[in-house]
Amino acid sequence: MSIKYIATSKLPTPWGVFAMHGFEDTATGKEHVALTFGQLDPTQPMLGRIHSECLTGDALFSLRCDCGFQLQAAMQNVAEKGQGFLLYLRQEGRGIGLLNKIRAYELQDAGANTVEANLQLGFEADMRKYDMILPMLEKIGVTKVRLMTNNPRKVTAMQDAGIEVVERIPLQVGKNRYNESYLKTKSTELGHMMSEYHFHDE
Ligand SMILES: Nc1nc2c(ncn2[C@@H]2O[C@H](COP(=O)(O)OP(=O)(O)OP(=O)(O)O)[C@@H](O)[C@H]2O)c(=O)[nH]1
Ligand SMILES: [Zn+2]
Repeated sequence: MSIKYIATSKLPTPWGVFAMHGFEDTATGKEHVALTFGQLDPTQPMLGRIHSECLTGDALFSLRCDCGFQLQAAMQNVAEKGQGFLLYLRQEGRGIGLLNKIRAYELQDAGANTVEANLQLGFEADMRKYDMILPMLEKIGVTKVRLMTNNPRKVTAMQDAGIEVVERIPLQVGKNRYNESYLKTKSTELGHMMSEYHFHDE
């Protein structure tokens, strides 16, 4: 496996002090991060999230998607629980990278939806791989999870990696007028479970 653990430090946040564990994927050069909160017990199901990088949503306050809202809600939920984890995976733009995501946004500004834009650029709708999660979870001591996600592919990816998903917890936050059709496309074309959202033309 090409995932190499590098170092651990404290990460103070508005919700509490996390521990931040850095990993290097020596095959791709990608630098991934695992956050943990509290003392993790590998025998217990752990509240957590697998979060894919979204520079625009996570760091630049974009309202085009729900990523930043989900990131904050997940970190807050984990801190309130007193125990849990978040894997921050550097697979920007569902794996196509930042500049290609901006190309995809350009096509979306001209009328394509999020899936059509990827396809027009010659990519699959979702290019993410999840082979880094098992070594990362092994290192931080997680074997069973209560996973905060609306994405059934993440649940399958975890199960395929041998991690027991004891529960899927919906994470439906941040809907606004700029991301409503994006969220709807995720629900109708990418299979996301968005039951708590109601879309305008339904
Ligand atoms: N190609 C592309 N990627 C996007 C677009 N909008 C957001 N993304 C990326 O989609 C990914 C969303 O990842 P996550 O927050 O883990 O969410 P998810 O896989 O939809 O599943 P949840 O766990 O339900 O949030 C990030 O990598 C974003 O950069 C878009 O319009 N096009
Ligand atoms: Zn996003």
